[in-house]
This record gives sequence, structure tokens and C-alpha cells, in this order.
Amino acid sequence: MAVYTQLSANTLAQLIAQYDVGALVFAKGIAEGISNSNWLVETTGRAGKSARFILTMYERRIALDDLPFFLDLLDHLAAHDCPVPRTIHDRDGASYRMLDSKAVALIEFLPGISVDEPTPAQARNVGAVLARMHEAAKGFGSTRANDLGPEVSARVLAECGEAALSQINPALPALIDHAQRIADGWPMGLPSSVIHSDLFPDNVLMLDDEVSGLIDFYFACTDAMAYDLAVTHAAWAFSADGARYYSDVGSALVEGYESVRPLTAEERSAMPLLAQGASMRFISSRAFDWLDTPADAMVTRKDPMDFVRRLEFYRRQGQTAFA
Ligand SMILES: Nc1ncnc2c1ncn2[C@@H]1O[C@H](COP(=O)(O)OP(=O)(O)O)[C@@H](O)[C@H]1O
Ligand SMILES: N[C@@H](CCOP(=O)(O)O)C(=O)O
Repeated sequence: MAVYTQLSANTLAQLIAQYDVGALVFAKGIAEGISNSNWLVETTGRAGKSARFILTMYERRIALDDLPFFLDLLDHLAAHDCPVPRTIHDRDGASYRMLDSKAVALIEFLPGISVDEPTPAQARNVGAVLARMHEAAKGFGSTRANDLGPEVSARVLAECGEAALSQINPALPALIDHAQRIADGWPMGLPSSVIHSDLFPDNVLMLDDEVSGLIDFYFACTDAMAYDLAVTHAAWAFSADGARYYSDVGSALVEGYESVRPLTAEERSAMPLLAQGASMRFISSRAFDWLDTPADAMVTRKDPMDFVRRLEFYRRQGQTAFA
């Protein structure tokens, strides 16, 4: 579920009235998502034609200071022909507003659905759009440090502690040292831009094989572009539990990326380690969330072992995973 806050019809209507988008027709809570409350909003629109939007209330995890970075990034990328939703600014020009003590933003609604089992054709297009996004983001004026880099993964796992990790799965404590080794060998100085860093299939909207929207930029940061490709590879080219690698999907993703932005030799040789770091990033956040979420909570906990299997795959396969 992902509507943590109930808003009355009156409150919603008053909020929508702060934007030049017509009057509220309906607002429906969206079940998908974990971090924020989201509503699909329909209004009477401006030229007698109804219009749809996503209203997001930022509930947790997102620092208010980071919101201008995320919301301005959407506008920058949309203005550079990337399929991302624009931020709707209110009548005073603000990209977000405060409702009680929480920030809310109105975002353009994009059509499309998220695929559960991506095909190679879909992966190729996602790769190409990711590379276009990286190129377009080079001109974005702001930067944001990656606060979930390899050192942080290692620290988060260490802070979870061996005893707690072994309660999730006995294989996890051994990863504390492995995470630190990845961090120690992390390649520095790779070409960077603003990256999405969480481009899972549920953050991509598709119409048939075409990408109609990249959404959920709330982990976006300035970091190595090849790392973003590694995250996307780990997210797209495996069965959900990480037990099966789909080489046709993985190859198509990288081919699509390189059709727009070829990797440098240095980036290519770094891919196996970047993919291990990407796997570790989701192992550590999932392990932390697992221990932080009561077993009877309404949010479904994500299993860190899904990414332990990916990590083992990348360690075993090395460069051949990206051949
Ligand atoms: N701009 C958009 N256009 C269409 N649907 C969207 C848009 N933004 C979000 N959604 C829908 O809302 C759901 C949750 O959004 P998301 O940003 O992923 O939430 P969370 O950050 O809580 O994970 C998505 O799975 C998608 O169905
Ligand atoms: N993609 C991450 C979870 C991030 O949550 P999101 O709902 O904000 O996309 C994972 O699979 O662990």
C-alpha cells in the first residue's frame, strides 16, 4: 500500500486550486510504491479537456532540501526530450508546497505500464533511454552526492550486525567483509552525470516496446554513468529472485545503451565490480529495511537474498556477464 495519509475531498480540492490545472474531478490513491503517498488526480483541465496528474506526498526518506534537485531535474530532462514527467508548478511558481508538515508535488501523468518480465526489445529501448537521460543530465546545473555508495553499503551491513543478519539468512554475515572489499576497490573517476540509480522495471512505464516514462527519481544523484547501467542490468536481466539470468535481456540492455553512448574501455572493464556494488547496495538497503520493518507491517518486505544471488552471479561470471 502507498497511501499513508488520508486527505479529505475538501483538502484535495483546495490543494489543486493552487495550480492552474482546472478543478478537481477525482483523486484516487495508488496502491503501488513504498516510500511516498501517491494519488492519481483528474481535473477539468484548462481548455475544456480533462487532465491527469500524479499527486505525491513525501512521507519519509526524502530530505526536504533534496526536493528542488529531484523536481528541477524532471523539468530539465523533460525539456531535453527525455520521457520523464514534468513538475507542475503552482500559481506562485513553486515546485512543491507544504500541506501541514509534509511536502506535496503535482507531477505530470504519463501513460504506460510497468512490465514484470521484460523482453529483449524492451530492455534495448530502456538502455537507449537511460543513455539519453545521462547525456541530457550533463547540462543540469545542480549536483547531489550519492548517499548510497559502496562505503555506505558496507557500513549499513556492519551496523545491522552479524547476529541480526543471520536471522534473515545465515549467508548474509559473510557479506560484511565482501562489501568492504568492493568499497576498497571501487573505481574512481569514471565519466559521471546525474544518474537515476534505481531504474527497476517498476520505475519504467512502457507502451508495447517503447519507453513512455521514467519515474521515481528520488535516489537520483551525481555518480558514474556506468554504475547506473550496472544497477539497471541487475534490476532487468534476472528473474525476481535472482536465480535465473536472462542473457538476451542483459545483452540487449547494454547494446541499447551503447547505441546512444558507447562505454569507454575503462567503464567496460569496471562493469563486473560496479554490478557487484549495485547488488550490494540493494542487499544492504533491503537487509536494513527488513530489520526495521515489523513482520506484521502492511508493507511487503523485499528479500535481500534476491540480490545475493545476483552478486554471486556477477562474481562468478566477471566480464562474461557483459560480453
Ligand atoms: N508520472 C507518473 N505517471 C503515471 N504513473 C505514475 C507516475 N508517477 C508514479 N506513478 C504511479 O505511481 C506508482 C508509485 O510511484 P513511485 O514514484 O514509484 O512511488 P514510491 O516512490 O513510493 O515507490 C508507480 O508504480 C506508478 O504506477
Ligand atoms: N528498488 C529498490 C527499492 C526502492 O524502492 P522504491 O519503491 O522507491 O522504488 C529495491 O528493489 O530494493
